[in-house]
Amino acid sequence: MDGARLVAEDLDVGHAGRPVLRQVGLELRPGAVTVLVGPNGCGKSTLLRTVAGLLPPLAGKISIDGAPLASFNRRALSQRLAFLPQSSQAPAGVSVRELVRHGRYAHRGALARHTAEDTEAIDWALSVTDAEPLVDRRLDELSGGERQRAWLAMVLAQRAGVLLLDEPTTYLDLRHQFEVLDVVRRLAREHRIACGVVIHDLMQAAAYADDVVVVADGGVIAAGAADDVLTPDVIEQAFGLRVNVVRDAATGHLACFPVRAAAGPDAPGAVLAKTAPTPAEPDPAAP
Ligand SMILES: Nc1ncnc2c1ncn2[C@@H]1O[C@H](COP(=O)(O)OP(=O)(O)OP(=O)(O)O)[C@@H](O)[C@H]1O
Repeated sequence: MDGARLVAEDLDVGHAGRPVLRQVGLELRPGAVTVLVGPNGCGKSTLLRTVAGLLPPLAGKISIDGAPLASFNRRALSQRLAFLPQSSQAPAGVSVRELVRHGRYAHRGALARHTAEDTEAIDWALSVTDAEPLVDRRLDELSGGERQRAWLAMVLAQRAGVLLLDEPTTYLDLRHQFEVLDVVRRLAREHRIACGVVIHDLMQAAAYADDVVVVADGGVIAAGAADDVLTPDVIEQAFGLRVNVVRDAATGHLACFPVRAAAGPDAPGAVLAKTAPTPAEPDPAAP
């Protein structure tokens, strides 16, 4: 498995000719985790689907290791790039084993005999996603989190140099959220894969990203290291919410919290004041 570099330049993306994002520059580096963050509906999925070759760009260039995306046929592209969308559908009755085997079709085609390399890739994908106990279960009888891990195993079995994941932690409990993000980081570090991941949780983004890309207002409004990008001003511009950004003393990671409202309950940052009232002063007379 060799990492690849995906570059998008001057990219306009959108639907039915109507742009959602304009003039996007994006680089997914081999060995790095790039996290895309931004408010609902800002265009993160549209961007990911476009660089995955599933939506035609409205303008601009996309390349993998210098070769234009358009020069790859579907099979050649899926050997280089694996994409896990926000929600995926599989035929009824498909087992997890069958689903994960699909990840190898990029290399062998649907009818070719499986090789030892295929078996090794499938076993590895099931193992790193903690999906081995699920192999004989039907996908449609799994919980949301179990199903998500099975889909993740399928795209990992593809063993592509670019991995695009659209909200891969959705449905997962806390432990599996961090395990999936650990896997993503390990794929980048150990296998030099270029990982592009959409995450809503800014703290997870800060903890796992080598590069953070903030999408808002019809474009990329900031990109770079989390420390430089996840500032109160950028977060307020993107999400319309004033936050304090602090560094967790134990982990060194960034965390952000809404600023308490000074100007009434409808002001940005009022959420915390509404949901977490100041604790009452302790009663010195209480036992
Ligand atoms: N198939 C489609 N046809 C037309 N418009 C679409 C289509 N899919 C998405 N859109 C629109 O494009 C815009 C961007 O949507 P997109 O799904 O890319 O946002 P997002 O940042 O991924 O959102 P979320 O965080 O809610 O998943 C939205 O206004 C959405 O309504």
